[in-house]
Amino acid sequence: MIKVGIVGGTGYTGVELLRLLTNHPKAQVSVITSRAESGRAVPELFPNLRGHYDNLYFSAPDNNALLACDVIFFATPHGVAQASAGELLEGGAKIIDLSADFRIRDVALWEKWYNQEHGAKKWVSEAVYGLPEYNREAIKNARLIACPGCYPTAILLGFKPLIEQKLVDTQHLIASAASGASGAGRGAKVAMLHTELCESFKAYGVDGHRHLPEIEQLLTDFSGSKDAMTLTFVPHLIPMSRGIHATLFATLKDKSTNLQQVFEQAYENEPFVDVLPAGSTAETRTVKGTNLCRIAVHQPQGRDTAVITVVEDNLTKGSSGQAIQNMNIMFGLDESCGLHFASLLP
Ligand SMILES: NC(=O)C1=CN([C@@H]2O[C@H](COP(=O)(O)OP(=O)(O)OC[C@H]3O[C@@H](n4cnc5c(N)ncnc54)[C@H](OP(=O)(O)O)[C@@H]3O)[C@@H](O)[C@H]2O)C=CC1
Ligand SMILES: CC(=O)N[C@@H](CCC(=O)OP(=O)(O)O)C(=O)O
Repeated sequence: MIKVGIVGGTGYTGVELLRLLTNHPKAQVSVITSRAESGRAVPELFPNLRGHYDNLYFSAPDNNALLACDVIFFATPHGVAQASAGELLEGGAKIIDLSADFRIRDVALWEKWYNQEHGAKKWVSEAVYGLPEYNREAIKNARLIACPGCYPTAILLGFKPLIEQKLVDTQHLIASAASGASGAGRGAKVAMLHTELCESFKAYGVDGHRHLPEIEQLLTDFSGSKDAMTLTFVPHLIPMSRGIHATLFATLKDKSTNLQQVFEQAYENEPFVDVLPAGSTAETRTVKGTNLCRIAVHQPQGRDTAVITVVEDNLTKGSSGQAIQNMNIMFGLDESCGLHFASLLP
């Protein structure tokens, strides 16, 4: 059994790790941290987990206890993993960080977007960006995984075949994406109150969202070119609990390209990317609670704009499910181990 430690067990991604791991035959949670809820049993806070973790108690983060685990997930706000990653890695740990701490290779760029000094500069180059559909080989031998952000996962998987196969104009990429409220975490915020959210829909971060440099870094990697890609990224907040819907626009170099075939071939062996049949609609409810990213390919009126719609659950393929997918790859397990879930309907 893989002994799992989770730092930040009371947040939405931490609790989602707990939920998903109830279904994992080869991993067991042995340490789960919370500073605020230390000493309390997991089901006391999360009754949905009664019967699964009745003897598991939250404890304050302690590197010695974490070092006794085979893998440590950081499900914490950015800045936290940085503070202890060095000591843990030097102690032989394998770390899967769900936060943004190690996603951006250019430390100065990270510091600009996150408005703080990076706390573990020397470990940034060690980190492997944990998008299995792009980095599977590197993930196998990694000891520090930077799990992709929720918006980046959907947007990158939607653009990847178009960029890698050089099918589109890479200077005018556009992504309009909407996230459910759990994307903002479990901490109380006025903007996330039901009364503020419900029956309303808004864009935010239009002038600059911290996921932009992360997405552009990977789009540039996909292109195999040194010329930086530019993306217009507009995130939105939508009144639902879970889910991301991204609509991507790109101008085709050749409008006779068979886009449906391009996507089907690109993802034919991917366990967690489902290219829908031509003419389908990608709906968030079809991926709720699953580790799937579903993609619908469109080319309206056969003109030169590709419109790709992508859905995922921000708490599974967008974070905790993808983190477990990374763990499976790191430990030589079947990548899908413990990650087969049908979506919740309605
Ligand atoms: N929510 C989402 O959809 C996604 C989130 N992410 C990223 O994953 C990370 C976790 O997100 P989410 O679960 O939403 O966050 P939450 O705000 O819901 O939870 C944060 C957790 O971290 C703990 N924590 C906070 N500060 C510290 C600290 N200084 N040291 C140790 N533990 C701390 C909290 O517990 P306590 O304070 O009691 O210790 C809590 O358990 C974030 O970096 C987020 O950006 C990535 C993709 C999607
Ligand atoms: C709805 C909402 O607020 N979403 C968050 C992004 C989700 C996230 O957690 O992003 P990281 O993994 O990079 O931290 C936001 O826009 O900041």
